[in-house]
Amino acid sequence: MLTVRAPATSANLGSGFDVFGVALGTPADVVRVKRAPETTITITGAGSQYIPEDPEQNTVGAVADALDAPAHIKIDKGVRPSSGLGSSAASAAAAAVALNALYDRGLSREELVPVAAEGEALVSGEAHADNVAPSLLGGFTVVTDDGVSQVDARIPVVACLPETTVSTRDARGVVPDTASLEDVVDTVGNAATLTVGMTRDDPELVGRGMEDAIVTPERTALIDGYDQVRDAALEAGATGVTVSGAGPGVLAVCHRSDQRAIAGAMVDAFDSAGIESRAYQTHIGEGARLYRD
Ligand SMILES: Nc1ncnc2c1ncn2[C@@H]1O[C@H](COP(=O)(O)OP(=O)(O)OP(=O)(O)O)[C@@H](O)[C@H]1O
Ligand SMILES: N[C@@H](CCO)C(=O)O
Repeated sequence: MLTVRAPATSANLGSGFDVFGVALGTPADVVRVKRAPETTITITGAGSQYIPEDPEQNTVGAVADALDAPAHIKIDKGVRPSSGLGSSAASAAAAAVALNALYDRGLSREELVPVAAEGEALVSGEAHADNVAPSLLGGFTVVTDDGVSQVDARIPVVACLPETTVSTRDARGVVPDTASLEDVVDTVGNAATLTVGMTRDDPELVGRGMEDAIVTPERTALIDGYDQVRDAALEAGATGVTVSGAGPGVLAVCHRSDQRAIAGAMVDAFDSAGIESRAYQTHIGEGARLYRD
């Protein structure tokens, strides 16, 4: 039996749609695997009642298929599905690391990125790797058609999850097909600023670089209370605020000393909009970790 803990992630960071991602210290999924003639899946934990145990419909089933590694797979969900914290990706990343070790496939973490992304193709229709890459590698990741770059950033964040859901498939449906050159130029500038900020562990640069006028405004319209939550977080000291992944989670970047006040302000603002929420006070953290029982 092998056990892997794989972290929640926040994709896009505003200016890096389908490219940027970060691993979070908490929450995380824990996946246990044992060799078997056929893949079976059991699920417990956060939102488990909404997740199919059929291997044909679960991201870990797609990973087991891709690695030709059938197993009894137990998933303990720490990352609630459809919340914007890469729930489906955390399970897929954990399964990729666990099954790679269980069957001695010898693939590196980088080589496991496209394998785990097969799970994302199953649930969202596209094999975007911006959640599985940070869950596998940790830190800040940049995913392109040519591969993955990674920086061991460590910056405080608050991830606030309302008790509502947005499916990634639906949120991809509102992404515009075109953008003006002016918006593209602004977004490239912001993405570059954010990347410099990650290399320097600088919350000011990262926060400023999260601004995006192309995809984010379309998505915030799907999140009740977003504008109030963003304003409240900025007022409490956040250096930048954006939609986490496809939403409805909201990610704030900050200095450590402001984290508690920002978490409280975001939960209060959702509450004023009549929506319960939970805030994780965490930081950009490490990737999936393997334990041999
Ligand atoms: N192992 C799994 N864990 C979580 N969700 C899964 C899993 N396998 C399949 N799913 C399905 O994937 C969907 C959730 O994925 P979705 O991409 O919408 O959310 P997310 O991964 O939490 O968010 P995001 O990608 O925006 O951060 C749900 O329909 C769920 O049933
Ligand atoms: N880049 C993806 C991440 C969510 O899974 C999106 O925003 O649709």
